[in-house]
Amino acid sequence: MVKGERIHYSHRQIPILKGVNVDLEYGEILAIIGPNGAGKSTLLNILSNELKSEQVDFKKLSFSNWDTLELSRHKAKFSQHFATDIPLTVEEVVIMGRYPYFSSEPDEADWSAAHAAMAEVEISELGKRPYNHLSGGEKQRVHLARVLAQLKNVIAHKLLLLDEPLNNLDVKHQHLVLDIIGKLVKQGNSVVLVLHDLNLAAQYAHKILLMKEGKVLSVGKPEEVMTTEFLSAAYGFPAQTFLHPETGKRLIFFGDK
Ligand SMILES: Nc1ncnc2c1ncn2[C@@H]1O[C@H](COP(=O)(O)OP(=O)(O)OP(=O)(O)O)[C@@H](O)[C@H]1O
Repeated sequence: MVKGERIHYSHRQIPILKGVNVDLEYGEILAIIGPNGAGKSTLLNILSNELKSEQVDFKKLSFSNWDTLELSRHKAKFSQHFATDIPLTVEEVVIMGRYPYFSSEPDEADWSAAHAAMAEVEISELGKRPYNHLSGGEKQRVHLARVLAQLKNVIAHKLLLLDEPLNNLDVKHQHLVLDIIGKLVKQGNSVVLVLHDLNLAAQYAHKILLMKEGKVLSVGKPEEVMTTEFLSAAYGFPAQTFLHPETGKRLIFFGDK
């Protein structure tokens, strides 16, 4: 679905990404992890075409060959840098996700997509409330509903990119969002997300890409990447890994005590 080969990116001649390879299949969740400043958000911006790179293909076509409107029906991105002050109601913010589908007014299908997305992230009852009155976690779910509404269409193999989507969310809503992602990929869509919570990454992602200083330190299945050696080296802090007694998935603990 998305293939990037030897992605390089510099800002004012300072290299940020130094030859990163990414290969995302249909129906796959890829979690990008790594310490602060490793280049995770920059890589996500390149994979979403917010930063331009000729080294990335989306569905076997360079982004520059895609029609912009068509592309916005195939992929959507959630970013942490959403506006905290928007003088609109919650449902008016969510309906923005339908801009690729209507020119003047949203129709019934647009509203039904928006309302379905709001129900998924459990904000239906907030629909008429002013967005500005919501808590941080509620605002975050409004924007998640907006990007989910954007991808409600009959196109096969859509791509959802999420930059730290679980920040501000309580445990239940973190798992709610990860379950929504799980359902999306079961339908053949793909998800790339930047996560700081390594245990959630190990629990839900099919593939992990561990970054350090603009390079890929390791990529593969959680059990291949989330080893004591790789994690300690990436984060510069002693890591211990265990296996969940029932699921066999990795559990990660930092510290040497
Ligand atoms: N627009 C920019 N101008 C200057 N430097 C930038 C810019 N964007 C990114 N960088 C630098 O590139 C490096 C990688 O940044 P990036 O945001 O991709 O890291 P990250 O892994 O997502 O970090 P974090 O976990 O802290 O969010 C950092 O050193 C950052 O300062």
